[in-house]
Amino acid sequence: MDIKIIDICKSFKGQQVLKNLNITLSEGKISCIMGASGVGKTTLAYILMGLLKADAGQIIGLEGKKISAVFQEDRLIEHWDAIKNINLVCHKGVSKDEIHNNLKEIGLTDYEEKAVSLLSGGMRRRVAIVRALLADYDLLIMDEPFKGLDEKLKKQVINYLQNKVKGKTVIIITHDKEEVSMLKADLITMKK
Ligand SMILES: Nc1ncnc2c1ncn2[C@@H]1O[C@H](COP(=O)(O)OP(=O)(O)OP(=O)(O)O)[C@@H](O)[C@H]1O
Repeated sequence: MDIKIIDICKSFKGQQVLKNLNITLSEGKISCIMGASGVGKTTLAYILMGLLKADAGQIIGLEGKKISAVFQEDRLIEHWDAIKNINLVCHKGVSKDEIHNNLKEIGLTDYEEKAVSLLSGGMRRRVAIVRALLADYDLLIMDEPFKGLDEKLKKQVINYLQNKVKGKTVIIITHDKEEVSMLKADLITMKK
């Protein structure tokens, strides 16, 4: 079932951020959401995740859907290593070998037995991405997931993502049109 965002409104202390927003997100496809800074992309992501409540409007098609997320921040447990961070949210039946293999697939090495606080920004981002993808989910929401990755790594991570999310509904917030075409995603542009 597609996700239908209907007439969603959201204000913060009298400042209206979302005004009668209407968007349809196709089931089983990748949709990229673009729009100027401050237009309310993250606010919409939080409403979809149930972390913020809309002031008005409705969302159809989320019922019973399990959501996995890559937030704008990595949100890792800093003193834990990558495997332990990922293992915490993995769906049952994912072995440590499988986690290692996933990390290897996106070029992550030299992370073992190190607190994630000691890893580079691009390494941490990839840990957050693998964590989201190995969780049990129907809907994946990613807020600027490729931030901090160089061009080569970005391509590698996008290939990995495309293979992993086949048939799932994915929402990716981005500022980069090239990412949209690499992902062969539907493009949704949010305007003030
Ligand atoms: N919890 C909050 N309290 C008050 N204002 C907020 C809150 N969250 C967001 N805002 C405001 O809502 C507006 C939209 O923010 P949001 O983060 O959703 O934008 P965005 O489109 O994701 O921007 P960016 O591309 O820069 O990440 C901004 O003006 C922001 O200051």
